[in-house]
Amino acid sequence: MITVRSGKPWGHMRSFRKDPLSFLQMAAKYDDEIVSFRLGHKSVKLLVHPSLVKEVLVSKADCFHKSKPFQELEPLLGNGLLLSENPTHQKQRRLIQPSFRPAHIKKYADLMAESTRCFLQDWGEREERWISNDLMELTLEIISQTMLGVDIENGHELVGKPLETVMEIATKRIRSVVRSPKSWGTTDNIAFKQAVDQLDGIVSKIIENRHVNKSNAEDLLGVLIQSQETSTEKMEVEQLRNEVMTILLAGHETTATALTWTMYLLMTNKNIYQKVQAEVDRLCKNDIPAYEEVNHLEYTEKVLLESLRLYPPAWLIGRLAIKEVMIGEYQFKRGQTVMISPYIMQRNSRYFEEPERFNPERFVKGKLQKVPEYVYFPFGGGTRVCIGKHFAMLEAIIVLGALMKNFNFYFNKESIIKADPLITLRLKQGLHAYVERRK
Ligand code: HEM
Repeated sequence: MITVRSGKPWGHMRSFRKDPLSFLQMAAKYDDEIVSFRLGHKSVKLLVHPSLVKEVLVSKADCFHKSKPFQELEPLLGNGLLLSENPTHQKQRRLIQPSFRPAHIKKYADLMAESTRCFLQDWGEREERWISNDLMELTLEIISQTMLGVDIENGHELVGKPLETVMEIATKRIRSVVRSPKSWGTTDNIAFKQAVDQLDGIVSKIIENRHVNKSNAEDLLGVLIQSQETSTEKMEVEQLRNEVMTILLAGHETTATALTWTMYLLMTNKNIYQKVQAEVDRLCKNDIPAYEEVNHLEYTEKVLLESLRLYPPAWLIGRLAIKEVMIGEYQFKRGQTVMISPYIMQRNSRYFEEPERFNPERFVKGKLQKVPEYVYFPFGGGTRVCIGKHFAMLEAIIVLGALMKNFNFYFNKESIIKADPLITLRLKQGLHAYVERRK
């Protein structure tokens, strides 16, 4: 383990706030196991060895909680699946998991395809589009249809925008040395509260409507409500709200971001773009890939996996030691903050030849060759592994396949593309492209 010293009272906070990706990449070069540094008064350990990552995420996961910064989202997500700790987490995960089993997800494929078909119908013959925004809208529609059985009219305005406000303000707070109490009437605090209230209103309406009209009882909302009605340990109303909010946020934002990066990578790598389009043209009978066709779109899957390597939306996973624990040969005290970054690990030249190059051929049958476990983990790992992993991959293949089958995309070379590591790894000004309907 090496300690990187700054000599400043605020430690490395300034460099971290200014450009966290470059800062972490620089830090990771000091050592191949653990790099220790200070952010404000807090000591942070960045893990850069896969076996240590595995210990924290898997074998010693019960010695850790989610780290504090994530709790900035607490007013929005409460103790929903993403933020809760045991015993609530275990109980809720058991309840929600069946809705995500691969066999169960099959039936969502038709809904995903139908939402995508309707969405793309409105696109013109030739126009410039704000692709990142489009993908947010589409993935929001898909998650609301599949998991909650609703079509949120004007979803981007009503849900997408307030979610964006919450994420931006939460990121600002995470990066500040001094945070004002949430009760203070600052502009950000007011905007944050208004956004959460707006989202609360929508989620309450979705739940109320379902209580009145008991259709679609088999989707996730149905499962949650049913458990509320029949379980001996009744789920609180608040818990139901938190789970719905969590699924709404976690279930669309990351997938939209992954798809946006993939479109950027494809438009700037024409050979790879053409191979994806050729595969989709050859294997998909209709305009939108059908469930049975998805498994055959091997090259399209490789492209998505490689895009998740270079631009993992969940670029930073944080943990807090809740008791003293040995990680490798190192003793972590209770209260130690630990950072694990898929972005840093997945670009490590120790494991990848030409790590910065977009090369989907690194993957064979959905797996990386000759790379140890926990070097590549865009969906996390252990008991907190992404519950929507299979759902997200299915959705991403269907949406990407549909985009490629129906349109040609041209990158506007004037666009400035820069990664923006908010809570998820976005593109700083989104992604714009010229889009032309294929004949
Ligand atoms: C490309 C898309 C996605 C990526 C890259 C992604 C990534 C992740 C990662 C890395 C975690 C673990 C975070 C941690 O350990 O602190 C996670 C957790 C989670 N994800 Fe995803 N995710 C994606 C899509 C989805 C989708 C589509 C859903 C829901 C439909 C979803 C729901 C969740 C939930 C509820 C958790 C918390 C699980 C728990 O703690 O038990 N995610 N995701």
